Amino acid sequence: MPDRVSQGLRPEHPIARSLSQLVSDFELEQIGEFAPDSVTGISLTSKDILPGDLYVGLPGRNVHGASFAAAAAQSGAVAILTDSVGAGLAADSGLPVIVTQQPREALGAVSAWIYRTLDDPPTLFGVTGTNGKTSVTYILDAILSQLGIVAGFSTTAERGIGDLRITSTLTTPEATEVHALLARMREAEVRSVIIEVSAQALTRHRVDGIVFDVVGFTNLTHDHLDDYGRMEDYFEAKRALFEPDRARRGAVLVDGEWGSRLAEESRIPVATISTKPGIPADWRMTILEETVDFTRFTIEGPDHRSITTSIPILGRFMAENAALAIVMLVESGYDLEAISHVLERDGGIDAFVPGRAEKVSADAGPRVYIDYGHSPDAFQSALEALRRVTDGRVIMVFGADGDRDTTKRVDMASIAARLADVVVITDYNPRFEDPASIRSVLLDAARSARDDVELYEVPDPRLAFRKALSVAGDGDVILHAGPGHEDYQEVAGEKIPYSARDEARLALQEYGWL
Ligand SMILES: CC(=O)N[C@H]1[C@@H](OP(=O)(O)OP(=O)(O)OC[C@H]2O[C@@H](n3ccc(=O)[nH]c3=O)[C@H](O)[C@@H]2O)O[C@H](CO)[C@@H](O)[C@@H]1O[C@H](C)C(=O)N[C@@H](C)C(=O)N[C@H](CCC(=O)O)C(=O)O
Ligand SMILES: Nc1ncnc2c1ncn2[C@@H]1O[C@H](COP(=O)(O)OP(=O)(O)OP(=O)(O)O)[C@@H](O)[C@H]1O
Repeated sequence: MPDRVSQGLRPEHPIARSLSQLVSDFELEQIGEFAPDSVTGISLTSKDILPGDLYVGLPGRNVHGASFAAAAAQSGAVAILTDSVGAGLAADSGLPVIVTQQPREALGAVSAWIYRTLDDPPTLFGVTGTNGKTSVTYILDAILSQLGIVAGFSTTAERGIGDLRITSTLTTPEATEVHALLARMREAEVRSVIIEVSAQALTRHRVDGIVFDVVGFTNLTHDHLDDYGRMEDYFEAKRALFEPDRARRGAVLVDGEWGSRLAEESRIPVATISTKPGIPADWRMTILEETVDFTRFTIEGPDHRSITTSIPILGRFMAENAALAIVMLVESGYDLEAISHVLERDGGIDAFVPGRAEKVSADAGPRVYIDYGHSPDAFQSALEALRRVTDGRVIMVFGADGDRDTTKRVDMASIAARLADVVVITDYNPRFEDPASIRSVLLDAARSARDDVELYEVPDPRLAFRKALSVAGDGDVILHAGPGHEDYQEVAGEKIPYSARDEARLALQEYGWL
């Protein structure tokens, strides 16, 4: 069982650097004297300050971070880095102020400087795309471990170093945390690091100061249009990862139009992968066998070099993710033969991806999967995969995120109604929205997509899952989409403890199926 820690991962033995040197190297403005003239860490959240930190006061959507300068000083901050508005707000805090007009833009380089993460960096992998980032990251981590490499990673679910795990809040941490994590990984002698990179991370400078050795792209489908407005802008945000200042080489799944465009427009060399006949690519992935327990596939690349292996997770989309991971490893310099050898030795890829098509049932009763799918494409991939390996009925339980891209709800519900036999609509993370109105949009869309769909509305997800169980029998399958690995439900600003995985197990026990 991995060790767990509750706080952000920071270097345990930070090496102090001089604040005056920082000001001079970055040509910044200094107000007040540094006492001491040293810094050991950096944070942009006053609540996370450790003694010796530089506190970064960023202007936010709700508040200017510099308003918390006095609190940061009390926690042991040695100075504040902020803009000119922040300098005014921090004037009475007692902290010396370092001024830059664009503190967010400076964050990556300054964090890298403080933690010295540009000195002798590990092999860095970055993964982006709408769906599959977390899965590819865990698969890369698994294969690296099979190759005998201790890797570190950062995903929506967890940050990890060897057996150490910390639960994530953001998909991609802020630059201050990314560089602290890299510094901590260096202490653990990690030589390969995989970072899941969201579009928001690129737009908000969270991975600045990093040049990835290899970046991978899974797909681009409808999501996050609340942030980006149009698919074109969402694509542009992701494309930024495939620029020479951010990455050296890339691997791109080109089955979809956005992947093909990315490969064409990328200004770094990219290896392309396709799973569909007729689409030209450097690597071709073919599914050999799809079962409830594993997917077996082969990928063939340049010079007819190939690898045949399997992943112990249902769904051809997981084999696509695995193909991308393997090509990323090859692009980083690993020999395909060496990868093939360890995978053959171990009987396939030894990956567990928490909350992604995760089976929680045993042999008796319906098969139950907990999944993090919360977009139309994710719903479609998971439902199609289940249909291919199920003789019985497919029952789906899901809700939609509140305060997030509302335009995807109708498509999500339509796909569920068309591809599942029974649909149970419930609450996911309503946040500050009225949960009943979210459900009502989903119910209407499901009915319009298929008027004879067996449809239920059960607000409480615990009861919704039990409703699904009550109509399920042997040979049927239940997909609970949305919560995946999460252990809370977000309602009106509160995070209420709720684990779909634990609840499903409890309910299966009540029914005598576990
Ligand atoms: C829209 C957005 O990206 N918001 C991020 C932003 O918040 P904000 O600008 O609203 O911050 P604010 O509340 O006004 O506070 C301003 C500053 O004061 C600081 N502060 C605030 C209060 C306090 O007591 N002390 C303190 O120091 C804050 O840390 C912040 O630096 O800065 C915060 C601090 O880093 C982030 O936590 C927050 O991410 C929020 C939680 C978020 O949900 N972001 C989403 C959109 C996101 O980034 N998602 C992507 C993609 C996920 C996916 O693929 O599905 C991700 O990478 O996670
Ligand atoms: N290659 C893929 N194509 C389509 N759907 C996928 C793919 N991989 C995973 N999915 C679906 O998307 C869901 C999310 O997968 P995963 O967490 O790996 O993606 P992600 O890009 O990290 O998303 P997030 O940033 O929201 O965590 C899965 O639970 C599954 O339903």
